[in-house]
Amino acid sequence: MPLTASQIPAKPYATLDDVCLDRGKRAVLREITVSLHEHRIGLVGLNGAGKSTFLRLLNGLVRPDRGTVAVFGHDSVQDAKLLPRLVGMMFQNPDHQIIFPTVLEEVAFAPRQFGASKREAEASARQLLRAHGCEDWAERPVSLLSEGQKQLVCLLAVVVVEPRLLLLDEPFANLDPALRLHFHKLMMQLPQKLVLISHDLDCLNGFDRILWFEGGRIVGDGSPDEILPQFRAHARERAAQLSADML
Ligand SMILES: Nc1ncnc2c1ncn2[C@@H]1O[C@H](COP(=O)(O)OP(=O)(O)OP(=O)(O)O)[C@@H](O)[C@H]1O
Repeated sequence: MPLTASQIPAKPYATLDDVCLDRGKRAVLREITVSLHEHRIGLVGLNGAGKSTFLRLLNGLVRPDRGTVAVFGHDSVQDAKLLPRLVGMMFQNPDHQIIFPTVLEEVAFAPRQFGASKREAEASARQLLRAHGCEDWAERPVSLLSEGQKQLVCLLAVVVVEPRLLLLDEPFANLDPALRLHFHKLMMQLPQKLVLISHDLDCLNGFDRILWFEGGRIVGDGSPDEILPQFRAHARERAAQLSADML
């Protein structure tokens, strides 16, 4: 029987083929073969499972030791220079991302990098800040913002140039309940493809696919309904083990 339109898988925006990556003697990622085509993909796994490293492969920040990574058809090593225009990344720690003293300068940086005049870049930045109810942050020193506010600035500094793929490393950490809800709503509305790491599993409701990492491998791959209960059970088991070890 022919497939209906909704059954035909979309073209993948990222394809990893037999990717392995070591750091020193440690195997950080092992034999990862996966294609990503869903709108919103969540990455889960216990600490040190390899999630952030996987995300960094997708924007060419780290190179595989073996295998290949293609993003929008571009090899992440050969065509690394093309990726910053296509892929935006928000880091786990805002202090690893923010480089300018004021909010306006930070949000206007990427448009400037991609050829906008100072005036155009600042206009785009102000417009985005206004759209998120933080226009009055523009002239503020970033160092005086709270951690959650810094996270929002980091997200806006990435979104402002409308990359086709967004990589977000724990964007919900440090957010108060109001900002968390705002972020979640925003995630669900963004037109970009999204690959997001979160330890807050409730924030992954409504996502199209979950990849569960364990020891540098993908050990679960499916819908949130399928994977999250399994991962929660695994986390509970691990917690019980840790508690037992303390006795
Ligand atoms: N540059 C590096 N040098 C040495 N080891 C590294 C390096 N980068 C990552 N690792 C190791 O690789 C493993 C996977 O790290 P990664 O940050 O990808 O895990 P993660 O799943 O994102 O963890 P977390 O949930 O704690 O952020 C960890 O054991 C980490 O110590």
